[in-house]
Amino acid sequence: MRTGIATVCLSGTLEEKLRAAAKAGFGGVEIFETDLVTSSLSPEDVRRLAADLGLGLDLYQPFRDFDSVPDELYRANLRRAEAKFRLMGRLGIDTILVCSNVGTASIDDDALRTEQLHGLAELAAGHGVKVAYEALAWGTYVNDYEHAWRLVADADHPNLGTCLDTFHILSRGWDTEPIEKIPGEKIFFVQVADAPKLSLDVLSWSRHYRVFPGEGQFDLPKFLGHVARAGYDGPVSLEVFNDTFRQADVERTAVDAMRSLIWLEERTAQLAGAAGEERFAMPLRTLPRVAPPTGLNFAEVKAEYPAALERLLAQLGFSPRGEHRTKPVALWTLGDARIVLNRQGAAGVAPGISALGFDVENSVAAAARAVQLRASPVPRPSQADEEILQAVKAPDGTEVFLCQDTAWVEEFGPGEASPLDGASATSPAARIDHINLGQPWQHFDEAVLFYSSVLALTPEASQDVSSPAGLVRSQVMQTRDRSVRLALNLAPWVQSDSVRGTLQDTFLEHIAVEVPDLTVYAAECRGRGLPFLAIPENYYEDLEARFALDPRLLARLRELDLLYDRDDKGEFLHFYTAAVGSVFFEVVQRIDGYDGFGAPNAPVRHAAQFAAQQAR
Ligand SMILES: O=C(O)c1ccc(O)c(O)c1
Ligand SMILES: [Mg+2]
Repeated sequence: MRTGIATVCLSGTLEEKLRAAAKAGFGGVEIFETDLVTSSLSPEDVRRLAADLGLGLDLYQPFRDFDSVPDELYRANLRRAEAKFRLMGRLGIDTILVCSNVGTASIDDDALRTEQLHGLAELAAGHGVKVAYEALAWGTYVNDYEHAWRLVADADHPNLGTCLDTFHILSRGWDTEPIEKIPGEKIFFVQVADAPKLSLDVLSWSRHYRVFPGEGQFDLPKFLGHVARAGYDGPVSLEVFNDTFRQADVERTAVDAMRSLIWLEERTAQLAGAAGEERFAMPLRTLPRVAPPTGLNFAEVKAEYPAALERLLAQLGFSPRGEHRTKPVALWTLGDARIVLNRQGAAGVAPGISALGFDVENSVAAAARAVQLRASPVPRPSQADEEILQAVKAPDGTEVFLCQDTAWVEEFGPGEASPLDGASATSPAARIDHINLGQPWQHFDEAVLFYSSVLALTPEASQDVSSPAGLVRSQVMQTRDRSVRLALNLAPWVQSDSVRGTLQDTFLEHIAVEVPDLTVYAAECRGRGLPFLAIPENYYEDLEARFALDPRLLARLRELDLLYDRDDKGEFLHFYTAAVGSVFFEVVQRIDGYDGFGAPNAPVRHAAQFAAQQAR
């Protein structure tokens, strides 16, 4: 599949955009008029630069408000078009994109449109240019791709074809099946964008909220399957208008963009392959296929001074399992919950989650897939007799380990005999229930695509949670069987990967452990002096009002600072610890298959943590 990206997707100057697109491996670019007009590079410079970078210049765009106009305006439009055709000759670009007219002064007459498009194509032919006509979702009279195609078919000129853009098609809910009836050679260009489903006018939705494929809610693999079956074999080009991408680091955005197309290509191939179809004119590459992970193997916290964390872990009933044989790293366990405390390269580092291990069927295949999806491998020097662990970096810098087993545990020890070993009936069944990570705002969508494409986690609908410091977007990513649950939080005050905080000084992340009997366990923890996050009394009054709870249970919740929730399946009990550095722990009990994360309690948690931070 030939890949492309519109310059409008990226931040920076035209030169920076071209360099970033080439570096990320794109086959070609669409040049947006504004990027050229505002550039100090001459058209010849742009052409030379693209050739040096091995980048095709696939499309010049947009040409607006051409069709359906009175005669005088039509003549002026042709004059302007001719100037652009000459410019395209200098750039070496052979296709121009013409959008359906969005002006109010246009005329609703298909015969006139056909005639004018034919005239434009005839003029273009003299310059060796092809015209791709695209229905904008908010076009005054032409806003449906089938309508645009009918006009192109009626105009019947070899230099006139259509451009299909997923946003305009899927935002309006048009049926994509009829794409297959358009002859492949009359589809001159294909633009792809994903988007979250929003109740917003289509223009604003399109100009601000498009995201790369796999980061929104459109069914793009189905769309591309239709395009492949139609016989199209040209560029599949990203056209994503997005406020964040326009100001984020250009090279990272280009890599994120490339990952989205690799993912889309694979998904389309899988979907088409599953239907047992023949090969298409457009070749579709696949990747090593991996099953979703089957568990959270470990969580790692990095800290220069781990004493406060060790105290917290001991109060939670974790046992120290000793130091690593060769590295300044320690292991603590509670049942199957494994926490690694890493002091390596931790000078000046306050405690924070630094790595996660996921249980996978085949770590070599999973790592190969990740690298093909442009994830950076984590170099880990290891000794000859140590387990070789495969790891890649997530967008926020968290190291993601792909683990096939827990043989690495043997590299730690000997474990100190913990006074708590065997002291609790609840500990043997403990496991990591979920991990909650804060994400810098510039990389949130990228993180969603990373975890879904690399790790096969499924994104759920995102929710906004109120906090005294701002609104926190919460996005759950999980496996269907819930053996892996990850929650990503976007907090506006997480400034960047390393510089954090304004209103609230640290964005907190957490590791949640599941135990079988939370009230017994919490009382044990209290006995060991565990600092619980204090929950305000108002919360318990509200609980009483919402759920007719047994008064004894309610008293117990109050006494132990426990929180409660219920869904249509079961009940949820949980509590939070005080934070150490940027990390804290949550302990949960899921009763009768409760499936959520206690979302109604999240604002209470944020407010209590905010109060605790202010009090320090
Ligand atoms: O928002 C626009 O104007 C616009 C322009 C060109 C396109 O290809 C498009 O999809 C949207
Ligand atoms: Mg478009």
